[in-house]
Amino acid sequence: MIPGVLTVAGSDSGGGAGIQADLKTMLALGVHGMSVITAVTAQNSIGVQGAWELPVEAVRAQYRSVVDDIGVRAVKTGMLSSAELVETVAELIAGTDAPSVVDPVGVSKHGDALLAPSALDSVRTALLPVATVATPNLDEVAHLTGVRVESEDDLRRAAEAVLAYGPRWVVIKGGHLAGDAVDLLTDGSQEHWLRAPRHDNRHTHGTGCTLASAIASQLAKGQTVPEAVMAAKEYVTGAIAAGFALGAGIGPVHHGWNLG
Ligand SMILES: Nc1ncnc2c1ncn2[C@@H]1O[C@H](COP(=O)(O)OP(=O)(O)O)[C@@H](O)[C@H]1O
Ligand SMILES: Cc1ncc(COP(=O)(O)O)c(N)n1
Repeated sequence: MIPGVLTVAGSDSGGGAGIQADLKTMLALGVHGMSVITAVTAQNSIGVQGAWELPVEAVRAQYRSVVDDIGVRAVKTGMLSSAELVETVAELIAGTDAPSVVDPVGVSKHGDALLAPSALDSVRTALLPVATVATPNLDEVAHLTGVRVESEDDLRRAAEAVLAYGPRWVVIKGGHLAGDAVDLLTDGSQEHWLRAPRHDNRHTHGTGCTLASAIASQLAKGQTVPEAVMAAKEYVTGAIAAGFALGAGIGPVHHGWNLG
């Protein structure tokens, strides 16, 4: 049976990040992707030109339609836009018997806001506590915990600060540091350092969405969290290496790089 995976995220009209990146990743990793759209963005390689949230009832209804009939083996969250949506999604996840991967999306690669500043507290107190795996990047770590990561040595302190909010595991993504692309996965007792060569490639639109969806896909196939994160890191590294120019700005990673 092909396992079902649900993404709860925003739509990226340019197809590089958000729901579109998530569903492409799921196809490439052999699971059945399903979606709950939280917001629609007018977005391309240059920036986010507009964003519109969906009503809470629309998010709730999409989630119930999928989970109650089809069922899910893993859930991934991305852009949640507002405090109200963050709290709604946290409550829905808490009532679902499946692992969850929470990517606490704050801003796009172009620097455009995808989460209201007033929603940060709900991410800390409602969403992170129900996450099986949280995957913040360094900007998100700074906003959520106040810890500023300037080198690999700071990653452990950042992980501890995020774990204090209650996710079972955290992946601190060091993608924005110089040097190798190093991420730290830990549950507070085990540590796994994920190191990949940095690809000198500006086409990194959607890397975070892709990593989180890949983790959810591998969990749905029955892997443990460390196995899933290692496989996901390999997949995103390949996708970045094959990233390509599209539009005048930051192009997308290549989600189908592993399909031949
Ligand atoms: N230039 C790069 N070369 C190789 N891996 C990268 C590069 N940039 C980011 N990564 C990796 O991509 C994944 C997503 O990280 P990041 O880009 O920091 O996330 P986000 O999209 O949330 O900002 C991480 O595993 C990170 O190490
Ligand atoms: C709808 C949506 N969700 C998430 C991201 C973050 O992706 P990135 O950090 O790679 O721009 C995005 N740009 N758009």
